Amino acid sequence: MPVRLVTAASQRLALANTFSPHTAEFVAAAGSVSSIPRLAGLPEVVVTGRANVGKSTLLNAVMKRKSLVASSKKPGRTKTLTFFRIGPTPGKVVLVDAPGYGERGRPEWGELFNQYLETRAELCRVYILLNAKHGINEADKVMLRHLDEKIQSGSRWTLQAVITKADLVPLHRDTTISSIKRTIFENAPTCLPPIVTGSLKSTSTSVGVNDLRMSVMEACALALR
Ligand SMILES: Nc1nc2c(ncn2[C@@H]2O[C@H](COP(=O)(O)OP(=O)(O)OP(=O)(O)O)[C@@H](O)[C@H]2O)c(=O)[nH]1
Ligand SMILES: [Mg+2]
Repeated sequence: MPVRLVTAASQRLALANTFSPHTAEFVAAAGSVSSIPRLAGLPEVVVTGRANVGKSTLLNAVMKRKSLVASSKKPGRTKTLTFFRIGPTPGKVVLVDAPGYGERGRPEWGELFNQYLETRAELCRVYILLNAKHGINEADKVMLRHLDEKIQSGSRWTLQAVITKADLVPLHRDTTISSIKRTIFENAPTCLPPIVTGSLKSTSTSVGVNDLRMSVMEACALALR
């Protein structure tokens, strides 16, 4: 069989194995740095973004689970760093949900997130989620610049943006997304190309979730193990 086909088939298998709903499990919720779990050095990724941007919903979609991660219509639902382990041994990966920042965030959540970024040796990538409908506000710009500065000064992890709720901007979708991308790169030139997601309430209509799964595999260097 040609090498390209073998590669594509192994990638599909690795994706299906890693993101199986049967292996996804809740590990711990940490409200302080001292309660962050030690997870034997498993590669880890974290989501951040304004409250209500869709962080928890996206993690459920990525793990092919409906409600493993608690989500809500009301902003401020996630109040801890919440750790989930996915995939079969030895290819396990850790996904981390985080409280939101901005108007509906709390200073102590911001401090916890920052301390986590500074200390977590296993962290491979930070995903910053930005709402397609609401666009990028000052709090987002501050966070983008903050993360970019950390990368420029030598962080262990990389940064990628995820534009969420693209289904809510059906008109002018392309111009809206192009404008958000421009603002992302103006504030965080080190940011990897944004992934666009939307319609996550239904698996049959959702977009961008597989792109995020592939990105997690690549970030954790699991692509073709
Ligand atoms: N239309 C649409 N709604 C979405 C999408 N993703 C999430 N939502 C909705 O957005 C709301 C907030 O989702 P959450 O996942 O709880 O958001 P969060 O960022 O985790 O919020 P906090 O934990 O409060 O910071 C929920 O009502 C979700 O159903 C999407 O792709 N499209
Ligand atoms: Mg949440």
